[in-house]
Amino acid sequence: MTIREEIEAREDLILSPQATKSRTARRDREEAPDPLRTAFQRDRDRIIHSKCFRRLKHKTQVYIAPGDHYRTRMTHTLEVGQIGRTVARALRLNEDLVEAIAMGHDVGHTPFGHVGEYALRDLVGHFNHNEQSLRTLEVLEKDGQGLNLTKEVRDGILGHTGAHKPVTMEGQIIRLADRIAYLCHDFDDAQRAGMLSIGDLPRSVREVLGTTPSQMITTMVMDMVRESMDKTEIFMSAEVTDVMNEFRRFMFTEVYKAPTLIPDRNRAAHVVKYLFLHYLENPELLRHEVVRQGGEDRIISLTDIVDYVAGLTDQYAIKLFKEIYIPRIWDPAN
Ligand SMILES: Nc1nc2c(ncn2[C@H]2C[C@H](O)[C@@H](COP(=O)(O)OP(=O)(O)OP(=O)(O)O)O2)c(=O)[nH]1
Repeated sequence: MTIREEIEAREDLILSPQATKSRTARRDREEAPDPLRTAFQRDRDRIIHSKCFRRLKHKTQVYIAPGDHYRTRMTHTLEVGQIGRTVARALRLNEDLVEAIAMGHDVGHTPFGHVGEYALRDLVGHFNHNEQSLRTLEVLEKDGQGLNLTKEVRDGILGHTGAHKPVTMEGQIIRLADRIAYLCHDFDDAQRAGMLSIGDLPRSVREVLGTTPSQMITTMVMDMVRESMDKTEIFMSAEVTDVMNEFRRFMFTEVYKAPTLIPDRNRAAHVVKYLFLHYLENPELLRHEVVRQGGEDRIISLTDIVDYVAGLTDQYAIKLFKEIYIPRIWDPAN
């Protein structure tokens, strides 16, 4: 018996009947199993070692180019993983699956987060970061070979937001853990930025969730665990769900769509649109990317341009913008 088989046998003993067992996981392209790690551990490791995962460090969560104590997409991802694992362990669900989904869920975010997502959507009509996360991992990574992840991990990544609800309990945990994480950490960052203080929170949020990010996470996590115990789906109580929705509406008005952040958001959208249009006019500039993906002679498509621009980090997008834009408007010889 291999160590992996022992771990799989342990899952049968320890995990709840509702848990997704790694033994049943399937990949589109069959692969020999690993001697040490289960399929979900392996997926998590593949994601952590991927290039798109490393780029999360340089992608905006809310604030563009903030100080070192503000969240980035990377720290957000780690916080979602932590919250998700706590819930999964409490409910005896598969922590490795939860962690793999968490690590991959946001790798498709554009530079400047949602601002870049909306800019690309304006230009091409359809663009969602959850679909791009899946595409990045399954099609673009490893020079176009993709990571060949299990269908359970792919389902959780696609379903972490939007219309598709994940089929596994573990995927459903991430859908809520993502929201819990970003609301609490963005409130924390908003206090750090001097945009908000505790007294600004709606009274119901203070009364039901608490007043510190730590209390808020605890309340929502405890509620999720309590409501989902011995169930076949992940739930939160009606009361906590209502207050969480109120907290979310508050964060949208006071932070995400706050007038003070609009100039930065407009500049960021301009950079993304400018780069996209530049590559649309000069697609051959992306030949090296397409060659790396194994497409030597193929025509460079709109999708190639979207993939390239979506994959940029904030800083790299700004660098490209300066390299392209400044020579156009300023000739030092004159
Ligand atoms: N939705 C949204 N989020 C924004 C915007 N600007 C900044 N953010 C930040 C707030 C959160 O930290 C984060 C929410 O985006 P995520 O991709 O983490 O969550 P997602 O849209 O998947 O979650 P959701 O289903 O909307 O709760 O992005 C914005 O204009 N819209």
